[in-house]
Amino acid sequence: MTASIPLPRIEALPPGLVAPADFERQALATLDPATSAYFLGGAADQHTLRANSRAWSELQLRPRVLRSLAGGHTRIQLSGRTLDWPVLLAPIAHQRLAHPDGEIATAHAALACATGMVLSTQSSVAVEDIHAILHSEGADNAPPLWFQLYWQHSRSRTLALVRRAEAAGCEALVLTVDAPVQGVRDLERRTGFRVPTEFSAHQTDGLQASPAFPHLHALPAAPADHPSIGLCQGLAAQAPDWDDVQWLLQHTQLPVWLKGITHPEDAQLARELGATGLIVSNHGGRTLDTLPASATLLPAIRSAVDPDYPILVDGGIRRGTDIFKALALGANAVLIGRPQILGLAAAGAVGVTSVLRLLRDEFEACMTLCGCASVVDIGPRHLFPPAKSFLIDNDSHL
Ligand SMILES: Cc1cc2nc3c(=O)[nH]c(=O)nc-3n(C[C@H](O)[C@H](O)[C@H](O)COP(=O)(O)O)c2cc1C
Ligand SMILES: CC(C)CC(=O)C(=O)O
Repeated sequence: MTASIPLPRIEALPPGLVAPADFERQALATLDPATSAYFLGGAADQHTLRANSRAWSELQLRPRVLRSLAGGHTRIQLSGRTLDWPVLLAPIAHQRLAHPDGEIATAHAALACATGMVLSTQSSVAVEDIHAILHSEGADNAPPLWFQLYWQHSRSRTLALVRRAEAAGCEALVLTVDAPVQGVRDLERRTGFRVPTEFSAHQTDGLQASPAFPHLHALPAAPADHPSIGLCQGLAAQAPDWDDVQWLLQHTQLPVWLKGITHPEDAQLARELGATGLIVSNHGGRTLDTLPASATLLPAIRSAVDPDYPILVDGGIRRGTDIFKALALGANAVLIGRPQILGLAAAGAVGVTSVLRLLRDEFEACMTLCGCASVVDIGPRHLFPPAKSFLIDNDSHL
């Protein structure tokens, strides 16, 4: 690690934090209301935000007993890489707002828990520093670092960002496709949330990009005789389209994932264009309210593409059992969003590490109790009723 990257503070974990809900109570007590609104809130009436976690909890498990569990492990293969367990940290912007150590703390937790990290374009720590932290125990132990890419309104600006991520050693790009503008964030508006100027994103500083993805309420007021002029003739025209995805695929050697796929036909387009894989996501209920929960969307998307096409999912995953259910519904791995912020706000690097350990312990307990020695054993048959829409032949005997 370079001398200039400070080590994260080692804080005592407040007592009694044994489940994500405990961390949420602690985070709410730690963060001011406007910052809580930003990190924990969703779009508009927050129907999708609530639906996400509810949908996982309402799926029921169907264990098998007396299976041999010898030699069990949680490793998976993803995009040519072995991951220690099927979880990555989702990109979350501006983490220094939640804790002074921000993404430095999160990266140390990722390293401690052998968990892949997807760094946001809008991170408050530079991508080069995060790479150095993840590699501070040698390349063999480094969890993968992926770079979440927000389109920078033009191909040249976007390419500059891609080259920076490549040079920093990122192993994949995650192009977020579901947020050409931010959602309607009523809670942020009520509490007066604004990203302080000192938290401007490190990755885009040198690019002089136009402000990325302004809040809807920051747009100029529309003239009464032309209500669409602010959004549809301005920002929307700069949003990426499928041609831009194709262009991106032609201009980088890195694997490219598309994040924010909710429609099976978009999943097929991603596959046909050659995207490495996709992330079923409604952006944690932060962009368009009243989208279905990720757990509801996942089966149809799994059915729409080849069984071996990599699919990740995020949104509302709060328990080890939720991770298991996502894999049973056909995901290869999951991303964890807000829980990392709950840990960060509660106790910095120690807090994020605790949240990840907790989720991993719960996931391993769930695998064991369902009779699965390894992740490939997890299937739709482990849900009650079994997820029939994409049952494959070798599941049918169970
Ligand atoms: C505060 C916050 C900031 C986020 N920032 C980004 C971002 O910069 N890029 C992105 O693609 N997604 C971003 N997301 C969405 C997450 O990557 C992820 O899709 C979502 O949080 C998953 O839902 P969960 O929080 O319920 O786990 C953000 C989410 C939150 C809560
Ligand atoms: C900077 C923002 C666009 C980050 C984001 O994706 C979010 O707040 O949901």
